[in-house]
Amino acid sequence: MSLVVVSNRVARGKPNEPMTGGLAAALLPVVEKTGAIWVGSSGRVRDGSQKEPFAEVEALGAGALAMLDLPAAHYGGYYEGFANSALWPALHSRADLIRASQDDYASYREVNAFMARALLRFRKPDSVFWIQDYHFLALGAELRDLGATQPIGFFLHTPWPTRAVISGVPHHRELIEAMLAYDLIGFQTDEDCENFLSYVRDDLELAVQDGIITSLSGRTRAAVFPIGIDPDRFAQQATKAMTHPDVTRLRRSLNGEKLAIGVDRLDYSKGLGNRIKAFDRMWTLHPNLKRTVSLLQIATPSRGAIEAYGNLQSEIAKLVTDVNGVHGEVDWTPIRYLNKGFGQGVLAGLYRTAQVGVVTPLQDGMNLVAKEYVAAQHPADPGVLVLSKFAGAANELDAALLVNPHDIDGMARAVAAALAMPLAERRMRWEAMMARLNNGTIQQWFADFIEALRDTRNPDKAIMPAPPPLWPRRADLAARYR
Ligand SMILES: O=P(O)(O)OC[C@H]1O[C@H](O[C@H]2O[C@H](CO)[C@@H](O)[C@H](O)[C@H]2O)[C@H](O)[C@@H](O)[C@@H]1O
Ligand SMILES: O=c1ccn([C@@H]2O[C@H](COP(=O)(O)OP(=O)(O)O)[C@@H](O)[C@H]2O)c(=O)[nH]1
Repeated sequence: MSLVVVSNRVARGKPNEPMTGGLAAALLPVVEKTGAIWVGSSGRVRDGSQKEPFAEVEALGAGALAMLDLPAAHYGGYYEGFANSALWPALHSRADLIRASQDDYASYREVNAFMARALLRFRKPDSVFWIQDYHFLALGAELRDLGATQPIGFFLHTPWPTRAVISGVPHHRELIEAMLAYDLIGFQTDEDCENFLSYVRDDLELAVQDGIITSLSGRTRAAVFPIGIDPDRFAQQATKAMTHPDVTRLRRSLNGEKLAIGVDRLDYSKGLGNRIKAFDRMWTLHPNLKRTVSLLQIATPSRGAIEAYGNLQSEIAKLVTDVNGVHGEVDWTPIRYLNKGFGQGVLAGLYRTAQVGVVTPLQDGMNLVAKEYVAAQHPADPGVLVLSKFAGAANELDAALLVNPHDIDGMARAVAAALAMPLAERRMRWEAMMARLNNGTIQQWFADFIEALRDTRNPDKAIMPAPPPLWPRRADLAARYR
């Protein structure tokens, strides 16, 4: 079997570079080991005159990485537009932030169709396709239109919201019907899977039994595959990182003071505003914790061309300045706020240095930072994870201090409790969480999904009997979706 993995964001095999998001971070080590070919966006665009999609292909461990230049006329409407201004807010239950135009939708469909044509180049008779995330909800259907009869799986890295919220996305029905071209659809949590199935049952009025949906496209199985990390690798990286200059400088600067750490993309789903307000509240309620604990918040810039993200960047920067202005002293800065990324080799050492990991998203598909923080702790003196109950990770890491990210006082109390927690309790909670991480590694996630995809394959998915010639000229999709 030859595996073709597809995602918008890909990662080059450079361990010392910061990762942009958990999807790329998670897939990199498994693609390197399994010998899959990983196809995604190069981040560059090209005009429409190209006869064939242009891909730069390079080796990636035992596998390969193919980075495609996406069509210039459609990239913005696809990535910043429909994917991240309509789907992303809806998937994170922020219907108020949905912005979508017909042109954006047409561009999204164009890029899905373009990716399908490009994938034919990497297809072999024994290929299996595994499509990642909300950027490509319709890619399976486009592949079927081009005659692909191979098994096609799809994994959603984000949450899936309730029927009412997803119905706020223009063309939701058409998109969800297109998803039924997949043989297997994977979700992070039971709740995501159940929300999806309830739309399929109640809005599409399709039969669902034991997670199997029967439609005109054949059978599609929906199931849960919580994504994991490689805990051993993080533990090793953490030990090694303690002598890294960034980590030793941080430790020296703390002067015995305790540290809490947050590591997030600057995204409204991550709950950064409430987190900073919770620290403000904690220092107000417990002035003895001033100079005793500070917060290191790494907030890596993300999707800055989108208005909601630009606004967030200014809002969080102002909040940090206000809190530092109120609680800071000539020789003490309460919040160290960094708008840059670190390689995971350094990040692991920063996690280990911090006595508290604060992961408080309002909604999050999984949140790998939560898992990485736990894996990076020293077994003899582990830190405490304060985790939002709305992160997918909370299902497995229920031995963390679970918080409601809308309850600022509650979060302030949880951080104070984490700082005061006795060693015996810290170790007990950490061991329970490590057992869950070791049970659901990234390697296991990958293997489980592929095995389920093989098992769920049904031959009635082929829509066209024979594959068309490579790079067929298609009808003008933009016109089709207007
Ligand atoms: O590619 P970007 O637009 O820069 O965004 C980064 C990634 O963000 C999202 O990550 C998700 O995947 C993680 C791993 O499963 C999960 O832990 C997290 O909760 C999700 O938010 C997005 O889904 C990816 O497609 C992006 O690449
Ligand atoms: O400076 C940074 C910040 C984050 N990350 C990585 O980015 C990923 C973030 O994934 P998560 O699931 O927490 O959130 P996402 O950004 O995907 O929504 C994690 O693997 C982090 O180790 C990184 O390599 N360097």
